[in-house]
Amino acid sequence: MTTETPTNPTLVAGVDSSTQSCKVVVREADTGRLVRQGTAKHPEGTEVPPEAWWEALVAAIEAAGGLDDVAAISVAGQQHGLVALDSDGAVVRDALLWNDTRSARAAHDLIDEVGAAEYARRTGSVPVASFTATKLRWLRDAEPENAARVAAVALPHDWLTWRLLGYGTRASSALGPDLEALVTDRSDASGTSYWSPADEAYDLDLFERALGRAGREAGGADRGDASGAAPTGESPESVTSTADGRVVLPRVLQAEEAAGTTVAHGPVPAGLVVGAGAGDNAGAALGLDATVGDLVISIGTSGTAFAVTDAPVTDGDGTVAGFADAAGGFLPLVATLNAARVLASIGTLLGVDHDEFARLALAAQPGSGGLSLVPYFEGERTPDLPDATATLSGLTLASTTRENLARAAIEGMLSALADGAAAVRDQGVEVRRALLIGGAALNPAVQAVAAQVFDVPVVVPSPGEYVADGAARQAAWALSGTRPRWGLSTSASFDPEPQPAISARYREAQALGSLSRP
Ligand SMILES: Nc1ncnc2c1ncn2[C@@H]1O[C@H](COP(=O)(O)OP(=O)(O)O)[C@@H](O)[C@H]1O
Ligand SMILES: O=C(CO)[C@@H](O)[C@H](O)COP(=O)(O)O
Repeated sequence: MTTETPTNPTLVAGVDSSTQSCKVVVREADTGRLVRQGTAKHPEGTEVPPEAWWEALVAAIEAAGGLDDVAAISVAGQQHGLVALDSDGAVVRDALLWNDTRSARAAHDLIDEVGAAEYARRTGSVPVASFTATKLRWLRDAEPENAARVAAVALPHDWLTWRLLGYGTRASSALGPDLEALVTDRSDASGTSYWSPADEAYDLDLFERALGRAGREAGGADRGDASGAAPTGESPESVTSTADGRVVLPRVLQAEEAAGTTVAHGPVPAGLVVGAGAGDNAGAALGLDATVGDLVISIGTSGTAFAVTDAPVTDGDGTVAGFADAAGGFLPLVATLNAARVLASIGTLLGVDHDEFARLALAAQPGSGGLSLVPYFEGERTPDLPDATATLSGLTLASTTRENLARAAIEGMLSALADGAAAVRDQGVEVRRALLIGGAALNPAVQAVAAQVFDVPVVVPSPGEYVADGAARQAAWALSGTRPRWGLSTSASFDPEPQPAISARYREAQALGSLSRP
């Protein structure tokens, strides 16, 4: 018997609106077959006008051949960023991204007031400058006029989901500024520091402590106005949702719940089912079909080490963030601020492309001849050193070669992630293999060194956009009510080849760097 591909298979789209770019994949809902894809760049910087994400999404949709034949879409996106909206649905100021460290002081203030252990107990995590609550506190203290205008607070993926549905500013959208239609999902909500993964509920006391204004969940029974919330394809009268003065927080959807259906606007056709969306790391876990025993190492703008678990994880020390995942479980995660861009920066210094960078690094010996790079180019989040700078040590006439420098960059970046992986394990999380994803995972030298710093087999999934794929899986799930199981193909795997010299040198270099910090 032969199996024939249906002539008009149902298609779903997934979006990864990440720090550096927007990626769109279109896949068959039943099989997961990749049909087409597109990407567009995001602006540089840690403070970005959200409209730039919308423009990149439109460009990436067009590059992916449009959505006219697509039945459902979901957006996964960079976590934590603060998108503050006024009562007209316009952004109050440019969004502050997860890697903007200006709220480091605010994070310490909040911890002093609430207590680290109490934050971990109530939200699963101890806030650092990345988390949304600290950006709200910074806004309250540094820009009180802007803080007073805030009518709703969304995350990057929430805002894009809302715009896809047709909401937004009067000038540019179909439905007007209905803040009650804002939705998020449990994975991204868990990165705010005012939502509890264990209780599946906002902690409104912590929200109010951060912004100095009371909040409430959108569309709830106690909303401040009287209009309906779900989009129907018809344009309702605009509502501002601020009748009671409380700040609207997106309604938190479960993984398989739909946010609504679209009205026609721009490249978006009418009647497209829009899924809940997710934080990008939770999206990747879904895209990989990660299960208990998998440790995902993602090397994009951020470096992350995370696992999926059935029970919430709470690390009172704050090293591991106890996030929720996008499939009803949990996602203990460690994030670093310095990952793929460390390699890009050293590659630029050496005047080489990715391929030549890999060739240089592979020509050096483990331990980089004694050269060590502690890569805190943008400060660091784990460990919590927002003002730190990078340290290059072990320079001698013999060790100072292009090969050693390329390898030291990879060893330093991966050593920081190996520390993160160890912290996840210290929470009792079982790890049987590491799955290497993200832009820099394509690099053969990164893959080879990964086998020397992680003490479990390293598996490299086939090159792909796993965050966008997770969003596409979620869209298919929202459409059919069943979680798709599309499988995972891999392109390489490495047995562990421990090289203790790498971590020993890294420790020494970290200690040297801390001596030079005030
Ligand atoms: N072969 C490679 N070697 C090293 N870095 C790479 C390679 N290919 C892409 N990158 C880097 O990966 C990054 C983009 O990865 P990605 O996972 O898309 O990041 P993000 O999701 O944060 O936008 C860029 O910084 C780029 O320089
Ligand atoms: O802050 C975190 C995780 O807590 C980052 O992982 C961001 O979600 C950004 O992701 P990338 O753009 O690097 O994929």
